[in-house]
This record gives sequence, C-alpha cells and structure tokens, in this order.
Amino acid sequence: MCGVIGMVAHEPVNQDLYEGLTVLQHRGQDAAGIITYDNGQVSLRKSNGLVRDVFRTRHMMRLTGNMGIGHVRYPTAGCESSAEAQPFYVNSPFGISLAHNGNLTNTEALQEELFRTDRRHINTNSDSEILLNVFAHELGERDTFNLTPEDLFAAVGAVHERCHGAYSAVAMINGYGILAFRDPFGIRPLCFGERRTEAGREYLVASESVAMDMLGFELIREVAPGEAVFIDMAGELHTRQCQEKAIHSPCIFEYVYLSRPDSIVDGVAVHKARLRMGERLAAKMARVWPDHDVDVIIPIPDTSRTVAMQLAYQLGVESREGFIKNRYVGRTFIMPGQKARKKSVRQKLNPIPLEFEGKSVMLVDDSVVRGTTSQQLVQLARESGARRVYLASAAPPVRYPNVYGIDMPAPEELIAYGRDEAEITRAIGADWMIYQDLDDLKAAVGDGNPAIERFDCSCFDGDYVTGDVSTAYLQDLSEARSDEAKEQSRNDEDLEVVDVHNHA
Ligand SMILES: O=P(O)(O)OC[C@H]1O[C@H](OP(=O)(O)OP(=O)(O)O)[C@H](O)[C@@H]1O
Ligand SMILES: NC(=O)CC[C@H](N)C(=O)O
Ligand SMILES: [Mg+2]
Repeated sequence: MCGVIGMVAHEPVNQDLYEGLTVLQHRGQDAAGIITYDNGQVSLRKSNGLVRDVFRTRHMMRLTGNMGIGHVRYPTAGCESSAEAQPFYVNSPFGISLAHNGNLTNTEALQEELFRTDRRHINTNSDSEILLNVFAHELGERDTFNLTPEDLFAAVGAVHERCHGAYSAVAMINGYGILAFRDPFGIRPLCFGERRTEAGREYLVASESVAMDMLGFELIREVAPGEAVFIDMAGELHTRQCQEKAIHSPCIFEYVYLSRPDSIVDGVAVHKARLRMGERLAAKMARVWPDHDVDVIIPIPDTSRTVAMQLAYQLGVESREGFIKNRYVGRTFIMPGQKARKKSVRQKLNPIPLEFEGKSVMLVDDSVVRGTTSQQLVQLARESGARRVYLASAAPPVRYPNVYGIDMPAPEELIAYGRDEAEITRAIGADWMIYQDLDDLKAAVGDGNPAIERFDCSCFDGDYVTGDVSTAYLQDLSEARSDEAKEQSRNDEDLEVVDVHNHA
C-alpha cells in the first residue's frame, strides 16, 4: 500500500505534490519520489526516506513544471534499495514515468515476455518497473506520433489483459498529460478531483481523498475498477472504462488499518466504517460475554482509537488513553524487518501506569497481524499494574498472506497462523481475547456503500479475488520474502544504488 499522486495545473506543481505526499506518508515510509515535466524535460528526485528527508530545497527548485507525479513507497516486491524507489521512468515511447500502488501476481511471466517478445530490459526486481514497461510497450504498439486519449485507453486495456494482481497507478506521458488507471478489481484505492482557478481547472489524482482536502481540490469520484482517467496538458479530462469484466473488490484492510480515517475510500468514510466496527464488536461482546468485568478500555494508538472510542461508548465502559505515542515514530507495521518493528513498538508507545493499576483493562487494536504490537503492550499493561488484561481486535484473525500490496508474505510469521483463538490468546499473553467476525467487518464497511458487492478479504479467508493465486505461488512468495530472506538480501545488497536519473 504505497501512496500515489499526480497533478496537472496552471502553475508549478512541485509544492503541492510534496504536500500531497506528506499526507499520504502513512501509506509508505521507505522511499519517496517526485517527477515533473517542464517544456520538454523531466526532473526526478527519489530516494529512501520520509518525504521531509528526501526533498531538500535544492531538489524542489529543480522540480519545475506544471505537471508531475509522486510516490511514497512501502515495498512489497523487490528490495528496499533506492533504485526501486518510484516513480520509474522509461524514455520510449514519448518518455513515460509511473507510480504504482499494489502488487502484480504474474511478474515472472511478464518479465519473461518483456524480454523475449517485447525486447525490453528490466533493471530491478520491482513489479512496478514491469508494469511501466508493459504499458510503455503497449503504447508503443499504437504506432502514432500524435497520441490521442483513445491510444492511451487502448494501451491500458492491453495492460489489463496482460497484468494480474493489484495496481492503482499514475503515469505521466511527456508532452501529453497524466493518466491514472486501476486494475479491474479496484483492489487499491485511487480517486481524482478538481480545483477551479482563474486560469482554469486543475486536476489531482491521489490514493486517498485526504490529499484533495489538503490541497484545496474537490473530490470528483474514485477511478472505477478497470477505468482510465487522462488529463491532457491543456487541462481537459477524458475518462474511459477499459475493461468491464471484473467485480469491484476493494481491499477491506484499507478500512481496518491502511487508509487515514479522514479519507473517503470507494465511497465509504473510513472514520465511519471504523465507528461501525466498534459497534459490531460491542454487539459481539454483549453476546459472548454479557457480564464482563472490564473497568476501562484503552486504545493502542494510533489507528485503533476510533474503534476503541465507539466500543467503549456502546459498552458503557470508560475509555482512557493509557499509552502515549511518541509523535516522531511512524507506523511500525510497515517498517522493514521484525527487529526494527519490535524495537519501534516500545519506542513509540509508553504506558501511564495510573491508568492500569489494579484494573481489568481491555486493550483495543484495529488488527493483530504478527502480534508484535499486542504482545508487547499486553506485557506493558501487566507491568503497569493491570489486574487482568484483555485484548479486542477490530479485525478477524489474519491467517493468510497478502499478495496485493501489503507485505505479509509468509503465513508462519502471522501470530494467528495454525493457532485457534485460545492458542493466540496464550501466545499474546492476554487473559482473554475477542476478534471481530468477518461478516461483521464486511457489514461495518459495506454499510457505507451498498454498491460494493464484494471485498478482498484474502488475509482473513484465503480467498484471492483475482483467482490466479496458486499454492505454489504462495509458497514461492513466502520463501522469497520471508523476514529471514529479506534480512539476508539486506546484508547482501548495497542499498545506496544511485539510479541513472537521480539528482544528487
Ligand atoms: O500485530 P502487528 O504485526 O504488530 O500489526 C498490527 C499493528 O500494527 C499497526 O500499527 P502501526 O504502529 O503500524 O500504526 P498506527 O500508529 O497507525 O496504529 C496496527 O494498527 C496494529 O497496531
Ligand atoms: N505497497 C505497494 O503498493 C508497493 C508497490 C510495489 N509493489 C513496490 O514494491 O514498490
Ligand atoms: Mg497500531
């Protein structure tokens, strides 16, 4: 779940793209990049790090032009090298750059095709570089110098035929405009909006609507699954459905954890969906443990706050902030490597003992994935004097890998893998645990937009909506991207690769 952004304006876009990326930072903390187009030339700055660290004044000054795209990265393929930071760029045809959120599931076959049939060289292990090259090849096949929106839409149609998996992408075509497209299942979010200025309309495409709010754009709507949206350099908007077949199946984990609560994703206000998760969890609690002895409900900051607040309200139990979050530590789940994640949980959250002393506390988290967070916090709650420690999760047990842009590739690393709820509770060290039921989670989100017929819930139920994910694929993924394998490649690689287009 990276963050992507693209903009066509009547004034330089560098500052807006930068600010847009800072509000999408929660979607990727590993690397950031912006590429802009100005009068026949592109300027690119990308590197590892947070947005505020990657872009210095000297970079911003070079990112000139009224059109550009940007990316914040959370790697789910390839490695963490700066060479795989995005946007990626190819110079033929026209000069195309691309920023991608999601993960392709047929990269190996595509790489082979690109080499053997399309005669294209792929320089990294990133699936996003493959997506860009497939698109570039298909656009090159249109055999035209005066590119029209029709040509672009035909190329996107061909991408849909060839690429499998999840992709919400923004591409910039030099001298022509910005193109946004979303896979036919619409797994990752992508929306667009407009801003009226005296010089005319300006358009923004972004992973989440929060970027629209921040930059003074009005949300028009989501890019539909399989649809492409093109904004030409004159500021004209063109849209086209490029593949009709699939059922819209947004990833339900966007609502649980990935997206910001102040975003509207596929017509569902994330904040409201989380409130409903709290309500549904309270109803389950009333069913399974009506005479509970919970004295106080304590959220595990940050994301679970909304759920915890509503759960407490519905149960008529007091809710208190018992853990203080260090505002300078980012999200721990999307950090690379278990060692870093474990250490950062403790650096990030510190208990206030007087909220725990002698009490029966219920800690609430949005999700329990590897259990890194909850194991440590249950222990901290005990050390802080809690009499009993319960844990509530707004999502069901995570038992299956994700292949669509969340880096949970190895089932053995998931705390719920091969364990029933009693065993998970023991592994976490809690006295009792309650998980949201999957049907309740689906209803909590689905109530926000009844038009969504189905969600991708694969990490909860093992049902992969694209239908192409085999056991062998999952086995290979687990071997290639387990924590152990990544640790090994981290030692092997020089992460300081300088991309050919990188400004120093
Ligand atoms: O079981 P785990 O593997 O620990 O993963 C789940 C935890 O990770 C996330 O928090 P994170 O610190 O990433 O971000 P947040 O501040 O938005 O809650 C999520 O909100 C859970 O707290
Ligand atoms: N989380 C994502 O969307 C990742 C995008 C892409 N697969 C990468 O690894 O860079
Ligand atoms: Mg959290």
